Amino acid sequence: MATTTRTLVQDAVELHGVRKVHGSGDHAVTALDSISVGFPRGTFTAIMGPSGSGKSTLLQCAAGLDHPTDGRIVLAGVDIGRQNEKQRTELRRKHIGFVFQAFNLVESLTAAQNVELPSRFAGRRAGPGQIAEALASVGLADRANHRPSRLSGGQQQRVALARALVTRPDVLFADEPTGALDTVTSREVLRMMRMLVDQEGQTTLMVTHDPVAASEADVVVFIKDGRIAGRIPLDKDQQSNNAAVIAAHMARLEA
Ligand SMILES: Nc1ncnc2c1ncn2[C@@H]1O[C@H](COP(=O)(O)OP(=O)(O)OP(=O)(O)O)[C@@H](O)[C@H]1O
Repeated sequence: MATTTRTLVQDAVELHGVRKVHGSGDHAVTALDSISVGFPRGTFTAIMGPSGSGKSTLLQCAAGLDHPTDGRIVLAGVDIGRQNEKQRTELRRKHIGFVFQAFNLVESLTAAQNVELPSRFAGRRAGPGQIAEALASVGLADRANHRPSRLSGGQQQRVALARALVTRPDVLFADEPTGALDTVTSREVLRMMRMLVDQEGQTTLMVTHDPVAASEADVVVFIKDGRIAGRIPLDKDQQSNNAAVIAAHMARLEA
């Protein structure tokens, strides 16, 4: 009999009994301890948990950037454990976008050239129309020819978002995307991510320490000691209260 549940089968990303052990012997650390969770298409999920709880490891494994020790990961309907390295690279290029805390933009290139870069590596160079569309989708249509040094931190992270989205990935993974930004520019980036979910149906998984950032999501999944430690669906009408509810849950996990 199949062990997968019906709810997991149609999700954009599914983790089935995923375990990840970093290192070996006396230095072995279990970062993920038999996690099963699904992330539905077109939804925005925030992943939170105490420091060292396994959030980044979960994101890296779900995106196919790291290999689980045990368990199965299904990304865009493909069981990535059954793929060879070449197929996996191709799957990542086609189906995922990643943004990090550091914007990782190339200083000597314009915003448009930075957005074009990943598609060049993928051998499917994005055309001017696609690049303009990606920049427009993050509200930067008029900044295409600016170099990163002439953009604010929030604008630079939005260029990084456009770069992650130019290949129209099934899933956008974001690891602390607002970690290097002040409150105002964080909000600017988060609103943009929210809009991409609402208007484009962009499935998004975001790791964050910030309850206010997490309150933009549809649901918050909590992790502690490599295990799922709660799930809070968020009511958009209660936005101002959501951050407080999330912070209270985090405080209980950290106690
Ligand atoms: N490459 C690695 N080698 C050994 N241990 C690792 C490695 N990467 C992560 N770990 C360990 O795995 C556990 C989970 O780490 P992870 O970075 O996933 O947690 P996190 O919740 O993202 O932490 P933080 O919030 O502090 O960034 C931690 O105990 C960490 O020290």
